Amino acid sequence: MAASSFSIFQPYSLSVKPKTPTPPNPPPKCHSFPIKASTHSTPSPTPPKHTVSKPRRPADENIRDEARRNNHIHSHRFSAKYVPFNADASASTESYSLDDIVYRSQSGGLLDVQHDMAALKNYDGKYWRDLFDSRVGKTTWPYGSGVWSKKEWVLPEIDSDDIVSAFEGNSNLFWAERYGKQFLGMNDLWVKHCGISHTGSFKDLGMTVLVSQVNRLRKMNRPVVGVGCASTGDTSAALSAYCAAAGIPSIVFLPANRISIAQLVQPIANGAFVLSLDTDFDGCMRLIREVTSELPIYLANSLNSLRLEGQKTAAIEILQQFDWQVPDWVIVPGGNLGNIYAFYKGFHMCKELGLVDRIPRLVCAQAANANPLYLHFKSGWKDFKPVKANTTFASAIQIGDPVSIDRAVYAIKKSNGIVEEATEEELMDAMAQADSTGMFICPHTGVALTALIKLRNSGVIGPTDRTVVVSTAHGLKFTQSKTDYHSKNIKDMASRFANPPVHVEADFGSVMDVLKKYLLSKAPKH
Ligand SMILES: Cc1ncc(COP(=O)(O)O)c(C=O)c1O
Ligand SMILES: N[C@@H](CCOP(=O)(O)O)C(=O)O
Repeated sequence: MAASSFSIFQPYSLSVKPKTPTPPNPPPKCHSFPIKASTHSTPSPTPPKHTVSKPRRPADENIRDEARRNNHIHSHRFSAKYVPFNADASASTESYSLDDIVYRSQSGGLLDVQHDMAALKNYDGKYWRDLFDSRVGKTTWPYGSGVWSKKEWVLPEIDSDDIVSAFEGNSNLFWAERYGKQFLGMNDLWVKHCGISHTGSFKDLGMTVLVSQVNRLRKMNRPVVGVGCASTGDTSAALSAYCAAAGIPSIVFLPANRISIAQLVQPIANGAFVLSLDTDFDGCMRLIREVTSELPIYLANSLNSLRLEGQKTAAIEILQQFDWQVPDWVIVPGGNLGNIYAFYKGFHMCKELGLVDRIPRLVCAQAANANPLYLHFKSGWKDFKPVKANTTFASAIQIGDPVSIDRAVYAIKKSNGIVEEATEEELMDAMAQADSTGMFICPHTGVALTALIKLRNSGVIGPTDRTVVVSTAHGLKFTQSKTDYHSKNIKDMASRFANPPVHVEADFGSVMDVLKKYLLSKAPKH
């Protein structure tokens, strides 16, 4: 059906009228945790009580009911609004409520969620560290989520009752002991497993925020009939799962034959309306932007800056997992380039609010077959040119015209960062080597590991530098590429670390022969 003939919905117009921001709410009379209600001086709050157990909720009450019952103690002391990304604050008065449906500034630029930092600064770094630490691993709604445990920094004004969460986040920060020592001579190498998550990628972190806000907008009778995205497979999986949990229709635009079967089946299983389009991701992205400006479909891609508010919590979580010590490097695979900025923003907020005293250097890693940011970086940040993205095993980052290019450039510059690239052979070899040390990573993480290998070999990253590689999706979504690699089925690739199964006759003698040979090859050499 052509968009113009679509008439069953109410007229749908995007709000682009600048508004004066709502002033922050006054401090509350009572709190869910003990703090001094002063907006003028830094309070010295008593840390949240870790040891006092709360009474068990009544048997007929669930955790959402319990949060509702306690709602009166969760006052809205903090606020946030959309502002043009990287605008000169003294020159721009443009801003929007987060309840507006708006994705771009008046000039057509990106937006950013700006928090009332003055209100947040009323509490010192120790206060925030203690508060966030006190919520880890709990089931209290919604703080059991690694995203919503930082609610004041994410969507401060949303009612906990409107939140749609799968208790995402709190993902494993894995000490890559053997990989680091054996392949890189490093003893402080870590992998942040953001893909060990509800739908198997870091997208859950942003999607819980976006779908929660949509849930709120629908309760406010705002014109949002469904939520849509273009996707290389992970955004669509997260969107469809969170929408399904909330009973909200989801629509996903996928580039036909360019995503893994596991990723394709996720939105299908979750009941999304799936359009398979004969174009690449960039073509899908152009279409969803056009469609969402005509129809009451809310845009769920990271062009929508709400998503990045959730994704930034992975950075805060890394600091928290290191007891608020700052790593030297964080390496993030980049495609549409929202996530690298989200990491920067999370780290930067922690510094600005006094939780840490510096931020790590960021590395954005791209597939050489889809490397517009890398080329831009190598040109010394001369004119940015989108590229035609070629096929890559890192299919979720096969993106040539990233919507968040300006955000990524900002993040790299502000963090004294670096952009690296990985060829197909490099990323597949890195993935296979990492898997051989007990991981089971996705090809995008292979891209990030390749960047690390290159920076170690050139001496930019030192052997004792504390380094975090962000693993963005679960390896189980990409079993076909692993199977092809280990079967040595990939044209023009040596598959040096392939470990194919050995076919053996099913008799004792044959099995013994093969095993003896294997054990001899593995026996320690004296
Ligand atoms: C698994 C995976 N890794 C990395 C990325 C890159 O993230 P971003 O688009 O925010 O750069 C994506 C999506 O683009 C992804 O799905
Ligand atoms: N890898 C992404 C591409 C779209 O990125 P987004 O963060 O802008 O939604 C995907 O999985 O679709």
